[in-house]
Amino acid sequence: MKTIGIVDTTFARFDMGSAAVDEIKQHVSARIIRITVPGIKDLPVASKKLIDEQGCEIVMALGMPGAAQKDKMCAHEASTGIIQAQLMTNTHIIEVFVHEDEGKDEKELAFLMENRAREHALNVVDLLFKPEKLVKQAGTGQRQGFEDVGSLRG
Ligand SMILES: Cc1nc2c(=O)[nH]c(=O)nc-2n(C[C@H](O)[C@H](O)[C@H](O)CO)c1C
Repeated sequence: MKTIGIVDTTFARFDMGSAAVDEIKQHVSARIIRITVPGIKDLPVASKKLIDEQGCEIVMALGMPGAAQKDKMCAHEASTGIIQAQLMTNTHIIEVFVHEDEGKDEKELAFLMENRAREHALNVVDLLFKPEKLVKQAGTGQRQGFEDVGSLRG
């Protein structure tokens, strides 16, 4: 059975990890290992440990960068770490960040956090089980959370 890692944060204002786990379970049978860390800068090592020590074949790293400038800096550092962890392990770590200022209000932010987590969970399922499905979607303007924008070729 394939193993999927889920890492999320306590800093986030919506339980993105549960949304991702629920979505995966609705589509495939896989072993899911979930951990939660304080904030986004803790995601890279947590993801790497899931791969190196727990045998995860793909990981979702979910978090919410805050709206302040220091949070945006923190998000950039976390992203860099996540990319480094992917290269060190030769394994996909799908970064699922929703910036707190992406939603115009709390309702839209919660909607976005849930939907982006769920839609990226489907990407993870496809990457692991049916990568040819993503090839069919190449260039189609997919977006996770808000509406897809579509292909320039209609
Ligand atoms: C400034 C800051 N901003 C965020 C953020 O926007 N989102 C988030 O999830 N975590 C933030 N953190 C916490 C760090 O990511 C981390 O948890 C601590 O520095 C402990 O390693 C910090 C320190």
